[in-house]
Amino acid sequence: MIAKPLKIEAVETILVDVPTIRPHKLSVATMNCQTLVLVGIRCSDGITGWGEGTTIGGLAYGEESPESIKTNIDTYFAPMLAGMDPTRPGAAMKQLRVLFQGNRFAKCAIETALYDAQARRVGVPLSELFGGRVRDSVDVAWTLASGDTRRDIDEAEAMLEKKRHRVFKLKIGARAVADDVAHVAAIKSALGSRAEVRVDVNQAWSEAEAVWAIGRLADAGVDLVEQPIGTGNPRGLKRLTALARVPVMADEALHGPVDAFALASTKSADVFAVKIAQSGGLAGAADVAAIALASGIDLYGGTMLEGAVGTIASAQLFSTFDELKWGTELFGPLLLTEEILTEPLRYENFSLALPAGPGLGIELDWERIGRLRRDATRGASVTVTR
Ligand SMILES: O=C(O)C[C@H]1C=CC(=O)O1
Ligand SMILES: [Mn+2]
Repeated sequence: MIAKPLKIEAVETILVDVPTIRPHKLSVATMNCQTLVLVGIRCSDGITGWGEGTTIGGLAYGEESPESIKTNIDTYFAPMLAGMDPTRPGAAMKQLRVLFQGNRFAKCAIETALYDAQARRVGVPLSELFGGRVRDSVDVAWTLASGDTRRDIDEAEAMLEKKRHRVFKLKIGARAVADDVAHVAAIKSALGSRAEVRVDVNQAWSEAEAVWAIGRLADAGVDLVEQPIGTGNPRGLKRLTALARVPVMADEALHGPVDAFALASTKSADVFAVKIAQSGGLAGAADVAAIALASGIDLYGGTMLEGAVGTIASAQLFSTFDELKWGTELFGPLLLTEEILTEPLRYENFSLALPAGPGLGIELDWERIGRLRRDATRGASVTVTR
């Protein structure tokens, strides 16, 4: 008997609004809530794969918003995908890239769902479709971003005590440069050698401000400076990388393999923050990592503060990287007040454990998602597939 070819039957998108445990202050926005865009792809063999497209502060961080991710998937991606072969994620993604410009976060959500479904189908963890794991857990940094020095120190002490995090990324760039430097120096001095302190400026400084501040941050014992200046000044990033006594990490400057090649070939960063959403998906992020490792650039596993789905998808891929010198910041679910999995992700001993089950290795809690989904009070416009 000839096996019946499989088809994609439906694509579903759900906006899920989850409050944060405290205001999360970045130079571009203060988050009190995170909106997860969950994307399910139901296939004709009864398997549904899940992905996530999540950004920060609505339209404040990048050129996609939760609403644009949902609308563009519903309007353009879903009709194109219907009827396609779900066992060939690469072919489906190639078609999406040919027909639709940009929308890296939306494409990442679709690709994750396709790989989750395919990995479940063949009965292996998603990481096995990307070469297999070289580690069963990834180190996880925490971001201190309350906006208050004393509160940040207390938060870091609590994390150290619980053995949850020992690497802290400080969000700066919203205040005067000298005030930010004083804030960072005070936190590093309080934590001493018990913790690593890094900063993320989210593009806020001019090149001249960065030259001044990075010197002082180096004196204060900071280990890493992330995206100090805007993406409109790529030569400035290269100059800062050559000048600085602290490694410089590219984040917003890195939108997939083409940017990775440009940054690597000009040695414009010491470290890449690899993000599956910014890379347009898992395969793009794997290419970014390969370019970095071939160029002597270190890797850091970045986040867009995704919930559990995007976080574990990222961890599945990062677990396959040959080297992951700077660890990850896959703490997104811990910043949220509500759990959306039947079994929470396992954070212990300063790291996140990779699940052993097939696909992403998680199960969504539909009772909780039912309460949090944005359309819950207005009547569902889409059908949930479990
Ligand atoms: O890195 C960013 O710019 C985004 C994100 C990652 C951690 C965090 O607190 O914000
Ligand atoms: Mn960043």
